[in-house]
Amino acid sequence: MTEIKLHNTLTRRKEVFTPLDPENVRMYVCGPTVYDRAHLGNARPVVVFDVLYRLLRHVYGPEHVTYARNFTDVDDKINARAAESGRPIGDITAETTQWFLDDMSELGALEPNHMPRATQYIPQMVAMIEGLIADGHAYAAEGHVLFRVRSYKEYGRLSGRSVDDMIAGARVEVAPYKEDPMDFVLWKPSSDDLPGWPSPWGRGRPGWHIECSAMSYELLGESFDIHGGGNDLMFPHHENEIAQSCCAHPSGGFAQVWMHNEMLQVEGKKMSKSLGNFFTVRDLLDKGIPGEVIRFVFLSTHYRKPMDWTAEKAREAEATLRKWRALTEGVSATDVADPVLEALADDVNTAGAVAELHRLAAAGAAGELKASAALMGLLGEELGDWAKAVDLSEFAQRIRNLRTHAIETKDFSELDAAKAALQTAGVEVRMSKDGVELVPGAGFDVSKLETLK
Ligand SMILES: Nc1ncnc2c1ncn2[C@@H]1O[C@H](COP(=O)(O)OP(=O)(O)OP(=O)(O)O)[C@@H](O)[C@H]1O
Ligand SMILES: [Zn+2]
Repeated sequence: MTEIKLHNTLTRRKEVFTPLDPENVRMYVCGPTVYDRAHLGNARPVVVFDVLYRLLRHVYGPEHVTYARNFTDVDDKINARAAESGRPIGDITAETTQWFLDDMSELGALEPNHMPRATQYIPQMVAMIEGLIADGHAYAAEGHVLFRVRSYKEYGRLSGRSVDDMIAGARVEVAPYKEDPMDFVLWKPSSDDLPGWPSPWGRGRPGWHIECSAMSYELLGESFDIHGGGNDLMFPHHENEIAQSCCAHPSGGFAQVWMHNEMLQVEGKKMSKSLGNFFTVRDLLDKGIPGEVIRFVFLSTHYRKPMDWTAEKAREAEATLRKWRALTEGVSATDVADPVLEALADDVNTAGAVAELHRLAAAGAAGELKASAALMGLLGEELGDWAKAVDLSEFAQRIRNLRTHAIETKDFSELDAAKAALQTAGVEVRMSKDGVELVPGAGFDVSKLETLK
């Protein structure tokens, strides 16, 4: 069996991956808060962990891997969006969730086995919070419940910081009902105009961190293999998840391996909604950049390195994919090439794997190229429509020239023949006094067009 090595944030080392149960390898990744279109940065963890999911399925068998990624559909940012837009919260979260699924599917990401919505796990969160209070790890005060950070000795291990350093560095909220400024919210009261659920502490709503602890426990158990997300979530979100889960289930080990992707940046800064320096995945797709090209650009950089999106990278990716698609057209996939598998098994080194794909293409090993690319979610049928669409500008120019010539000579035969040939290839020719427009129709056939060149 292929040996997989993964960089574990907890130990800061690359380690041989040994699943707790090879019959059921389990991974949890923090998903989006649903109130807006996903920006390109949000897509990076989706693509990165999609490749890891595919690798695990390849090595352990598709039915032996369980992948859960949540939707945070209760959050103050969502409430604020509803208030400013005058729309019901449920409409906003349902619409945004569907946008996310559509956009990520265009990037060739497989759907995780479980996609829990936080609002569907409120009773489980309440139960977990009750357990934490009973064991002295949390306390209720003024309708809030807070986690007592000093009650968990290992707090700070993931990010490698002491509690005192964290207090100094973080913008922790000081509140009269907190025993210690580091303590974080598990539950908070809701006024009548905000979403709320009944609880032993009154009508309220959960804090963000408890969601992932409760949902991963319900779906994957008290110990599972991999927990992932962007490195912006390491503190406080993941640190808090660990504290809650390990205190609620002391016999479990929670996540064995913690993996964090680096940020997609814009001029050296994290792309983020709060900085306003973002563009959405949908913006790029609408500009005609195929999802497969976006995916390829992501995979060309290792997940633990920061990266920028540039138009030049997109152009190169598109040219490469067009070449590889032509090379593998109609070819049956053989086995995944060993060097590609080895690169992916080496801490998901997608950049190394892409270099190996280039080598396979150069050697004309089309069957291996197709199989190896498929392991990375590339060159599949489902993403391929864009590559069949061809650039018709050359033909449009030819028609324009022929028309000028025909008007001068009063001989329309060449123009008519060229139009007829395009129509046979399924291209509609629209001519007006302003110009010429070529539109591929339902019967569009690229191979017929090739013969016209
Ligand atoms: N620029 C980025 N590069 C890579 N991953 C990112 C980036 N920004 C957010 N993420 C990741 O996207 C996922 C969804 O995060 P979340 O919904 O909290 O983002 P967000 O609140 O919309 O982001 P932000 O406000 O930071 O722009 C998380 O795993 C997070 O780490
Ligand atoms: Zn989370």
